[in-house]
Amino acid sequence: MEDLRTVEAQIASLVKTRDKILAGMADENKKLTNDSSLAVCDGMKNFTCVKKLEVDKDTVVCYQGVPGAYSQQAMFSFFGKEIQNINVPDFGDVIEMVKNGKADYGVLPIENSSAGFVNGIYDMVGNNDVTIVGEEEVHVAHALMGVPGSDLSRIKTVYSHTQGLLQCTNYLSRKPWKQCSVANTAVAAVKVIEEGDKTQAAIASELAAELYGLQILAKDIVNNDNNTTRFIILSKQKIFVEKAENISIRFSLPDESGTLYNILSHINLNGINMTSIESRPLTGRKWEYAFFVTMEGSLLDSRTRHALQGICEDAMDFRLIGTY
Ligand SMILES: O=C(O)C(=O)C[C@]1(C(=O)O)C=C[C@@H](O)C=C1
Repeated sequence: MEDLRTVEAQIASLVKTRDKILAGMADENKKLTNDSSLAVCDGMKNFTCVKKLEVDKDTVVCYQGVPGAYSQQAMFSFFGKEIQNINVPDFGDVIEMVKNGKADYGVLPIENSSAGFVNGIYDMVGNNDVTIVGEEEVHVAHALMGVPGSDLSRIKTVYSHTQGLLQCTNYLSRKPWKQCSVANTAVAAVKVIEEGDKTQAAIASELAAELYGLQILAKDIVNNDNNTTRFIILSKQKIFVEKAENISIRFSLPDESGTLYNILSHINLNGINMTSIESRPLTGRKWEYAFFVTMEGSLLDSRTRHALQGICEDAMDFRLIGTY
């Protein structure tokens, strides 16, 4: 019994020592990321580690579209239903509201599990001084809706966001309807109810149908049952939460053999998992591209910083666009 107690005491003391060392390492790492002289390049300077994002009763969040939009759902899931919010017509307006301080955070859709990246979002985020500080996934189960009293046989035109139409191609390919893309799925729902035309339908959420008094004509019309859209949370502050485990970067490369291979080897050789890559044409530079890469990792981890340092040194226009 005595022996057991001694062993337990020794274990407790070892655990204490281990925790002390780990805490020391974390502090050291925090200093490294906040010390701009040690930031590996300009594109990584001045990021500050925070325990959690600052959110209180005065916090304002901006999303694109109108109530009933999936962006609004993403906002509520991330910040809670009580959050003060404003909505704007275009994705670019969300960035402007964050940049000019009218909103503390912005919410934008970035990628859908079946239709791919949302066109133009990476360009906007990459070219503006905003930082990705969080992300939220929303399960997207679209419905087809029309004005009360309409039915499927009457429909001639269907409205939705381009992504909404792309996510329902299997269903739509069997219908001879004209497809029109509008700014947002919920905007499509508003258009249909306001115009009161029984030949029009919208593809949007069931929540939007309920909100605007539309009649559901068909449920769950998406190509894949697990259709999910990933939304990003933007801030104009260069911050990241301590627990962040994803890193998004932007860089460009000269049109030379092996350059992308070389860059990606920094990720591979440091044992880091890359989760997505998107290339976008560089305006004014024919056949040259900006790359947006997301990988698992933390700025507080030296292997991740090592990989980023390699990429910084070998690529052009490097920018850390967020860690979340
Ligand atoms: O937020 C909305 O409702 C939108 O219309 C935007 C958007 C998108 O751009 O991906 C959001 C989620 C769905 O994937 C479909 C459309």
